[in-house]
Amino acid sequence: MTQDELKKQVAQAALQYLKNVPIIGMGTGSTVTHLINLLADCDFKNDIEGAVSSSGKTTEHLRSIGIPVLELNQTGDLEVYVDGADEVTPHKKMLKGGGGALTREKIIAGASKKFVCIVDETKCVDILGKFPLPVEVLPLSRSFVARQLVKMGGQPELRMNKETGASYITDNGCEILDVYNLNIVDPVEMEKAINNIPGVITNGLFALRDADVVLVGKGSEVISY
Ligand SMILES: O=C[C@H](O)[C@H](O)[C@H](O)COP(=O)(O)O
Repeated sequence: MTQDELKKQVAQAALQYLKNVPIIGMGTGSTVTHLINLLADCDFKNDIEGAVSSSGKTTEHLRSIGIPVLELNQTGDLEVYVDGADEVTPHKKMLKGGGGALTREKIIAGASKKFVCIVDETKCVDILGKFPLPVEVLPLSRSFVARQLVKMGGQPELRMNKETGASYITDNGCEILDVYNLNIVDPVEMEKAINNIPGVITNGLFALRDADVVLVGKGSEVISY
C-alpha cells in the first residue's frame, strides 16, 4: 500500500468514533482530508449537527460536504476530536503542526474528552523530534524566540510560504519557527519550557494533552492502542 492508501485506510477506521456524536472536533491535514471525504458518503452524516474545525482549510472542506462549522465558544467541550500527527510514540505523545494548524488543534484537543489520533505507520517513532518541531510565534517576537530555542540546543528556521516567498502566516496571523535537532528527552518538560518563552503562542508537542486512542494504518490492517 502507498502512504496515501494507508492514510485512507486509517481514516476509514476512525469513522466509527464519530457515530452518534452530534458535534465532532476535526483536525487538519491529508489524513483528515480522507476522513472528511469518507464522512461525505457515510450513512450517519445527516446525524452530525456540526463540527468544530481546527483550520480554514478544514472549515472549507467540512462546509463543502454540508457539515455546519461551529465556534468552540458556542459548543462547550466536545466528545471526540480526530486528527493526524507528524510523529506519535508508543506512549501516545505526539508532534504536530506540519500543516501549521497546531494552536487551534491544541485548543480543540484540550476541549475534547477523547482524542483519536490517526496516522500511517511512517509516523510511529520511539522518540519525538526527527520531524522539525513547529513553534508558532507572534511575528514581533520571532528573533527573540529563535535565540532562546538555539540556547535550548535547537536550530530554528522561519517557515516560508513557497508561493509568495514571504514568511508563512498561520490562520491566527502568526509565524512559525520549525526547530531542527532538538533533543527531546522529556516531551512534557520540553512542551512547557518552550511555551514559557514570551512570544510563543504554542508549540507542536502534544505531550501534556496526549492522545487517548491511536489508530495506525500498517500494511493491510489498522492497529489500535
Ligand atoms: O498542522 C497540521 C497537523 O498537525 C497535522 O495533523 C499533521 O501535520 C499531520 O498531517 P498529515 O495527516 O497530512 O500527515
